[in-house]
Amino acid sequence: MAEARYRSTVEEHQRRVLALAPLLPEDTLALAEAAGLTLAAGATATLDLPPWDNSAMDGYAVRSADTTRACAESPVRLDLIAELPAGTEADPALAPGQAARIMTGAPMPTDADAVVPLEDAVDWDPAAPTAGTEPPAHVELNHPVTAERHLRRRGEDVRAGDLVSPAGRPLTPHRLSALAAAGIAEVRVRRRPRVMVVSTGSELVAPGESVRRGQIPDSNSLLLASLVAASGGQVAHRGRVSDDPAELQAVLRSTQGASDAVILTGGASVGAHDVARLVLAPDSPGGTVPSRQTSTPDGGTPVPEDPTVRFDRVAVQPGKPQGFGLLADGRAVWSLPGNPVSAWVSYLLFVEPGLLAMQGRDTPVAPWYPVVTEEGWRSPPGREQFVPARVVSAPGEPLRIAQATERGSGSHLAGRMARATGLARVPATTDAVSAGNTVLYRALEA
Ligand SMILES: Nc1nc2c(c(=O)[nH]1)N[C@H]1C(S)=C(S)[C@@H](COP(=O)(O)OP(=O)(O)OC[C@H]3O[C@@H](n4cnc5c(N)ncnc54)[C@H](O)[C@@H]3O)O[C@H]1N2
Ligand code: MOO
Repeated sequence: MAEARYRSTVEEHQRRVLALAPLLPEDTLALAEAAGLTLAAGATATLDLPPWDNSAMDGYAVRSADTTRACAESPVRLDLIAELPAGTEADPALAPGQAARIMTGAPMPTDADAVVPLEDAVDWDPAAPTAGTEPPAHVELNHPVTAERHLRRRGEDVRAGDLVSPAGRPLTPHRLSALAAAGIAEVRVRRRPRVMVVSTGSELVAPGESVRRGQIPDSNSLLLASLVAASGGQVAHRGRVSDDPAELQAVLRSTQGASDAVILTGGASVGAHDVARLVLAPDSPGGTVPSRQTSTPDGGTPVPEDPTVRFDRVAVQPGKPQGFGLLADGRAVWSLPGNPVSAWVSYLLFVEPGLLAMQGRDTPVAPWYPVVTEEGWRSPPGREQFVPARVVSAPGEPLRIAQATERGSGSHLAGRMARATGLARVPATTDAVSAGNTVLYRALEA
């Protein structure tokens, strides 16, 4: 539970987001169209995999019993009666003393029970090409091969009817490929969330435009739109509005029906022109702590979450002022602080889990892993701290990190953010990190 001056801890705020995030409708899509989406139903194999017994090596399909006596002094000579490239349907009968030349992935003759790699034959010449050659008439072996050697049995990977992936998993490249291999053509998935991203602030101009005193480039909308795409969302609108509430109201209205979620930055704090708060929750008290009401008086069943947009102080640095809830039209809306590092951290902590939950993702909250820090820094007691960090260990070494910005979380350090490879996470109970301490880390690039 958060200290009295904050409404919630990171975890509590995440829970509210997860509880309210509206689940998106399902679709049936061809595999190739489903990349990056989340399975809405388990995907079941339609084929045994491998679909038939086949060779794991380019070599010779043999009857292992024929090779039992093979030795250097007395090699065994087998007659090669067939050539079996991958794709062949042939299943040549092999009498004792007969074998077939076979390539990796070709179906095993029913009569063979082992494969001898090409390189293990007595006359193997590493300098001579195999590609394009006719099979020789015979092969000589000078050692025995055991049954099942270099053989891949039908169904040893997956059986028809097996669950290849349960609902809730994302269709990453390796998972899509597994489904394709198991004969699956179509999948049930959740639709991509259509997300609108709006930066608020009268000081903002387009990146690259000249800035007069008081103005800055709008970097947050690009940050958030890129993050939305990485979370499987589709950016339905990206723009910026001034601190005039009418402008934000108009853009919210115009995207109704064409978006499932809205992400705003700026104007989330207690300032006089904090437009997001003025438009979304005009009655929300300015940075005060509303009374907590998350369970019944007897401490039993939690009361349903209040879906209206609420502005809360979360015990986190950066990212303390957070607006979140559902608009009257049902869209989820996040109002993130305008400081660029705050917006980045806020997205990763609170928006990403929500957008993933809307897609039915089984693990919407990203994992963090322990790493050792190379240096110390101060951390605010009572708030969890997130610090842009960079890996300083060499590849192959246990991970060690340092601050990317040398000023802790420095929420305004929009330029130095470029030095980060990830974020470090320090518990609320810590007021200082020392060199050699273990902190948590989330890698955001290699
Ligand atoms: N009296 C108080 N003041 C502030 C508090 C507080 O509790 N009491 N909290 C501070 C914290 S913490 C944060 S974080 C910020 C959040 O403020 P807002 O969400 O209202 O954001 P703005 O005031 O609009 O902007 C903050 C900062 O970020 C720059 N910014 C805004 N949008 C963008 C953008 N799209 N691209 C790049 N940079 C942007 C803006 O120019 C400001 O410098 O409030 C503190 N104040
Ligand atoms: O919470 Mo603010 O986001 O520290 O900079």
